[in-house]
Parts: sequence; structure tokens; C-alpha cells
Amino acid sequence: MASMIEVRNVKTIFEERIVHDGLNLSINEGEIYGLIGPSGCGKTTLLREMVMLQNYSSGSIEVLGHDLGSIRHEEAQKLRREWGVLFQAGALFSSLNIKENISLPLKEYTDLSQKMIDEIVEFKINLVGLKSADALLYPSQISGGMKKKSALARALAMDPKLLFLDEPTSGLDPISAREFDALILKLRKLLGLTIVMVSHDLQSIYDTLDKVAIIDNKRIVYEGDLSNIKNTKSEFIQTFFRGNFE
Ligand SMILES: Nc1ncnc2c1ncn2[C@@H]1O[C@H](COP(=O)(O)OP(=O)(O)OP(=O)(O)O)[C@@H](O)[C@H]1O
Repeated sequence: MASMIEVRNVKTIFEERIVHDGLNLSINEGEIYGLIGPSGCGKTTLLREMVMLQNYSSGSIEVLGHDLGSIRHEEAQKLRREWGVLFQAGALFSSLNIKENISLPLKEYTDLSQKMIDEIVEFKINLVGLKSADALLYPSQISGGMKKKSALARALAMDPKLLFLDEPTSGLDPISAREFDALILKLRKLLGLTIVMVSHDLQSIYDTLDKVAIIDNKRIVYEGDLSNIKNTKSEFIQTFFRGNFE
């Protein structure tokens, strides 16, 4: 299995505060990989480091074979097109309709014709389970579930190999959350994506993740699949999973 992301001995220090004290993990092609841990343990920070939105203090992160610590500007620009990111807030532009939101990366990174862009956007809208007629709605006119789907369609606009999701089901009602989980599984199968996901949603964790890294006390206390997790001595793990191991 090809390795997509390698995190080696990563330390992250904000002023005096040590957030990560030597993280190691590896994410393989085709995996849905979860980052789990107590609030404030640095899950979002690690995700941001993986997509070059945040610097780490030492160690190394390699994404698709590129060492982010020594990457050149042009190479970095190219690499950014290889992934899609769905942040917690969804972050759609409120002044743009769904179609315009999804078109943004295609306009920014490609010189495709408007007709071509329209076709790609139409395809992505259907791919995430929205209707073609939704394309002209503005973010204020759609439900939370539809916002997440629209943001996901935008993250997929450039046909990325890698997809980063920060708590994708947070704020969704249980039905929409399960629908979103099913969508993620479908997309992985259909597009062969590798997915890195921060999550607090126990159902989502069990239903979608192949492998997890649990961050606690600044370190990875567990990396592996969920079936072996119950034997790990960690107060967070025992509390979080409430003894409900698979
Ligand atoms: N740019 C920054 N400058 C200073 N401190 C920061 C910065 N970014 C994050 N932090 C701190 O790093 C710690 C980890 O934050 P992070 O958001 O990564 O945690 P998290 O595990 O994702 O939390 P949650 O589950 O609550 O979203 C927090 O204490 C946060 O305040």
C-alpha cells in the first residue's frame, strides 16, 4: 500500500504551550483515517499542518512524497491542487450561490472554459447528492446538510486524491449525519480517495473509519484499527468510547 502522508516526530509549540510533543503516524492510500482526541489536543492544528496552513515547530510531514518543510513555492502550489479540504464551518461564500462556490477552485487553478466548468460543477453537485436545481441557491437558503454537501462538492472540484474533513458531521441532525457518512463511504469507493477526518462523532467513527490515531497528552496514544483499541490504557479512550467497543 502506498503511503500518502507520513508524520514524523512532529512538535508544535505555540509560544510557551506545547501542543504536539513528537507525533508519528502514517496514512495509506485508500484509507479513511481518523484523528481523535480530547478538545484542544491539537487535531485541527495537525490537519492544518498537513495542508500547509500552519507551521509545525520541528519534525517532518510528508504528503504525497513531498516534504512540507523543504517544499519550494511552485511545488507547493501544485501540491495544493491534489487535496480538498472541508473545514468545520463549511466556509461557503455567502455572496455566491452554490454553483459559483463550487466553481471557485476551477476558476482559480485552471483555464477551463465556462462551459466546461459548468459541466464539472453539475457533475459534482449530483455526485454529493444535491439536485441540479440547488445550484442557484445561496448558502442562506439551504439546510446545514446541504451546506456540508456543497462544501464537499467544492472540495472535490479539482478531482483531488486526498480529502481532509474537519468534524464533517458536527452540527448536523442524526439523519443528515448518517447520510453524510454514507456519502463519504460512497465517494471513497467511487473516486478511490484517501480521507483524513477529525471527528468527535462516535457513530461516524465506527461507521466510516478504517484506522485512527488518538492524540492525548501531546502524543499519539494509539494508532490502528478500532478493533484493538479497547486494550489501550488511556483514560480518554475509556471515557470517550464509554466501554462501547465493537
Ligand atoms: N495559531 C495559534 N496560536 C496559538 N495557539 C493556538 C493556535 N492554534 C491553535 N492553538 C492552540 O492549540 C491547541 C490545540 O487546538 P486545536 O484547535 O488544534 O485543538 P482540537 O483538538 O482540534 O480541539 P477541538 O476538538 O476542540 O476542535 C489549543 O489549545 C489552541 O488554543
